Amino acid sequence: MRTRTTTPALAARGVSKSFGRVRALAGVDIDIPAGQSVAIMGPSGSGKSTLLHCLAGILVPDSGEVHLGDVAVSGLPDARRSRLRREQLGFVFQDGQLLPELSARENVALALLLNGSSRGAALRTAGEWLERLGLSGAGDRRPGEMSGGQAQRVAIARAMVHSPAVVFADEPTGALDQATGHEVMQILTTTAAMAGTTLVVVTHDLQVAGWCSRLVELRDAMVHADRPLTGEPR
Ligand SMILES: Nc1ncnc2c1ncn2[C@@H]1O[C@H](COP(=O)(O)OP(=O)(O)OP(=O)(O)O)[C@@H](O)[C@H]1O
Repeated sequence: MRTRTTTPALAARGVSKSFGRVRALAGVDIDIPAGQSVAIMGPSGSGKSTLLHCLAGILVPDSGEVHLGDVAVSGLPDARRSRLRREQLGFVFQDGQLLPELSARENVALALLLNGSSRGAALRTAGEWLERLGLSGAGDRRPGEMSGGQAQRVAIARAMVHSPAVVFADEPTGALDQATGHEVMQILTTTAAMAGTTLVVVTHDLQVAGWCSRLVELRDAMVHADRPLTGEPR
């Protein structure tokens, strides 16, 4: 695994985004140093998902800029943003979003295949990641044959396997019981920390946020509070 020394990994500068007459983000500024884990919280509708999508280059802000390292992501054409997402970003969603017809190993390998790896090398590296995340015996199983916690560990392996600069996790524990959710957050935060990967987690749960080292609270489309956390769950 590689360690990064350059900063900042990710920055939003004056990011605003509206959907029709709804102002989802109204001038958000965030600077995230490389390797930091940040939880984004806030009431429903406060703009968390919109911010995550703008930071990840899925949505383009109406005004303001998003920078990934020294690249102004928000100014790139669609195809360049897609490529940047594929090569430099990883995603973990609430329900895993693994492909049901592929094995765990194939699901993880896909991220490497899409970036040009050979099938053999991709499957080998995928197997190593599954082993690292305690799933060495589950590589041939399909997502439907695994528990929710196991499937999220596969999703974490898939998000990390191509050594992305940033991993975005949108309610990664939302479909899990509390104990499994904690286990998944522990794995996600320690794996990201070991790889030097920046982590952005959207959550409704303060205990989940407690695994991160910083908490950004949104309210009414703006940053309401921004404070360090200990990086240990409460
Ligand atoms: N594609 C869209 N079309 C129209 N309105 C949207 C769209 N996406 C988000 N919104 C609106 O923008 C505001 C912010 O939504 P967003 O999903 O970012 O909030 P959130 O904090 O993630 O909410 P939740 O916690 O409920 O997921 C809300 O009023 C929402 O209804």
